[in-house]
Amino acid sequence: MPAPINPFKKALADGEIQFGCWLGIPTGFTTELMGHAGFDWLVIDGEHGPQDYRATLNALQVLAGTPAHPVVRVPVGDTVIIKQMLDLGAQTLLVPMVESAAQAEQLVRDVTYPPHGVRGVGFALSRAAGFSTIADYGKTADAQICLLVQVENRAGLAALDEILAVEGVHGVFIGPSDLAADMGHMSNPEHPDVQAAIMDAITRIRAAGKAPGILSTRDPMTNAALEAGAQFVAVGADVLLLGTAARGLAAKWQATRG
Ligand SMILES: O=C(O)C(=O)C[C@H](O)[C@@H](O)CO
Repeated sequence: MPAPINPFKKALADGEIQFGCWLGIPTGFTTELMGHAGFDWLVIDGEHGPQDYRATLNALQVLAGTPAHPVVRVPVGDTVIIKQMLDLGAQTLLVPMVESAAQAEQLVRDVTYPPHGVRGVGFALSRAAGFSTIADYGKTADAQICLLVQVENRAGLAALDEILAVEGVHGVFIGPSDLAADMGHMSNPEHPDVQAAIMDAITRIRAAGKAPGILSTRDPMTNAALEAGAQFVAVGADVLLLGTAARGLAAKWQATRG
């Protein structure tokens, strides 16, 4: 019995567009709700969200019963953290702050079993291998791992062509917030210079045969990214959805008090 097929990786390889959403709320209840909302993929955000090891396990467990594909964003591209997340059952990883081909090459090794990589072999105990029910996991897991790296500063953009040349990187996500900040436009990812850099990067990523990704909560930027060739497109975040709706509702009725 082989490792489960990664439908998200296949969809990207087939050139399909996948719409996603960020998950910052570390509860299985809200994660399951989002899993049935209609998104193709959901980011379990362990970088800026309080999605720690156990919250990520819970998220993977509840999302297994939904149509949404879990994408685990690790806090940093660390060999040990990546090993742990893969053993939990993550098949798609999003790694922030990638700035060089050397970094990307190490990440490929981190998600690959020996002899071609350094992923620790412990699947006998792991959820990823169905607690030893997937007999051929060790021999078949690598092919189902989808490695997505984030390029989100000027150094990363300068190294983009070299990063794109790294075999085993399946997609490149452009981080608008961090890139805007690094370009001197904090909190203004829609600055024309930032937009130009983002759209150029998306075009180059697609031309290189990799999947471009973005997060955008504003339609003009989302549509521009799709036009440029973006494939995995996050269009919101649970925290923003809940917070915006809650604040709006409270303000509406508070206003009636005069
Ligand atoms: O730089 C970015 O933008 C991202 O990487 C996405 C953010 O981290 C996400 O948390 C929304 O702010």
